Amino acid sequence: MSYLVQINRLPGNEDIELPRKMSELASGFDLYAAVAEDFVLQPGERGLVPTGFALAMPAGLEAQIRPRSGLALKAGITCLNTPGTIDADYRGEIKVLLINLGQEPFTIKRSERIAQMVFQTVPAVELQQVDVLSETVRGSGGFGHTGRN
Ligand SMILES: O=c1ccn([C@H]2C[C@H](O)[C@@H](COP(=O)(O)OP(=O)(O)OP(=O)(O)O)O2)c(=O)[nH]1
Repeated sequence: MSYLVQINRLPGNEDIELPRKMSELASGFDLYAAVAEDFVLQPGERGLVPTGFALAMPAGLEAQIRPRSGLALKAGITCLNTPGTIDADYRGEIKVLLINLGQEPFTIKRSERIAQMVFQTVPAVELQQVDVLSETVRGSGGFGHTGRN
């Protein structure tokens, strides 16, 4: 399936690349940091990083903001709320909530690729309130009730 998603570069970000797939079949569009100046995340610190663009996607789509595995492996930089949820009706700037789980300060530079954005379909769901739920073998078992291995 193919979808058309509108993208709007926000003023002052003409030098920032729009989200881009780095290979033909990549799932994610890489996102570039639109920080005004270098931004240091100390170990354990979190920060909201602007991307310089906003979206309008059709109903039934969402975008997920996910970490880049290379940054996570090399520096412990990940998204605190992964996957971040971008709602189809959100028109504000897309931002990335990063956290430094590494042991060294990490500097985010303008134009650096900091995360990726994956589009997903969202089924239309209506909740129906009932007094009794249908039975299953699992029932209410969860949270490891089948054992560890
Ligand atoms: O990583 C993220 C997560 C969210 N958003 C934007 C788009 C999303 O549509 C909106 C609201 O996100 P969410 O529903 O996760 O936040 P909330 O804490 O429930 O806030 P709200 O009350 O504004 O919905 O914030 C981002 O830009 N980046």
